[in-house]
Amino acid sequence: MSVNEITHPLIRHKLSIMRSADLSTRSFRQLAAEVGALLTYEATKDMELESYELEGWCGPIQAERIKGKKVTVVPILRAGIGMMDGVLQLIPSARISVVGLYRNEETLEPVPYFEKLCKDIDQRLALIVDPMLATGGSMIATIDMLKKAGCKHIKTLVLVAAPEGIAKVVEAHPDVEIFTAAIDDCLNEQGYILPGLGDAGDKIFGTR
Ligand SMILES: O=P(O)(O)OC[C@H]1O[C@H](OP(=O)(O)OP(=O)(O)O)[C@H](O)[C@@H]1O
Ligand SMILES: O=c1cc[nH]c(=O)[nH]1
Ligand SMILES: [Mg+2]
Repeated sequence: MSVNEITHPLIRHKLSIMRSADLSTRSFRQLAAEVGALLTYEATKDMELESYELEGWCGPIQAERIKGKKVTVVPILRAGIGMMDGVLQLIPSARISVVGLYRNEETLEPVPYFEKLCKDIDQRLALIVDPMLATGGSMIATIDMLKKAGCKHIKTLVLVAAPEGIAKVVEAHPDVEIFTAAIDDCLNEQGYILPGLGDAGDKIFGTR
């Protein structure tokens, strides 16, 4: 299944608070990171393990560790930064690959302005983080970028997704798994998700 709506009670509770119109920047930012961590927990549950021998308190034991080159977190600027700390709480050694894109307010097309990917991205699982998957344009452009750089294993973590955007991403990149805290109703005429969160970038950076 490439689309996963994670309906854990903690996520539902936290995301509901985030929908409140008068929430402070500080609380919104903290909750974005917390839900980011919970989505990371879900999205990494199929990671492969390998066993190795460890010197325990009572002698050698068989222990386990994550196999292979591991993870790069890919925040989409700006708003993706708000979820990044949550991912890093669970995977502190992850490399960070930053992609900068903004949505043209009239055309709703993504405009790329920054790309700095980690070196060995072809050997890593990429976890793209962005609070909002609206028309899907920004996510598709980011996945295109990562694949062009050789990335083969990509998952996306979003707080809220619109059905229209999900359909576009699945059509363009059926191999990419989407993890979202909520699939909302639709987009409005300005391309904002309803009921959604409003402008997530402005809320995280306090630029409302
Ligand atoms: O699915 P889409 O229609 O492409 O829209 C979603 C994008 O829009 C928002 O970013 P925005 O362009 O507002 O930039 P910001 O994060 O710098 O505020 C959001 O964080 C996504 O990146
Ligand atoms: O609802 C939306 C859509 C795009 N970007 C946002 O920040 N919110
Ligand atoms: Mg914004």
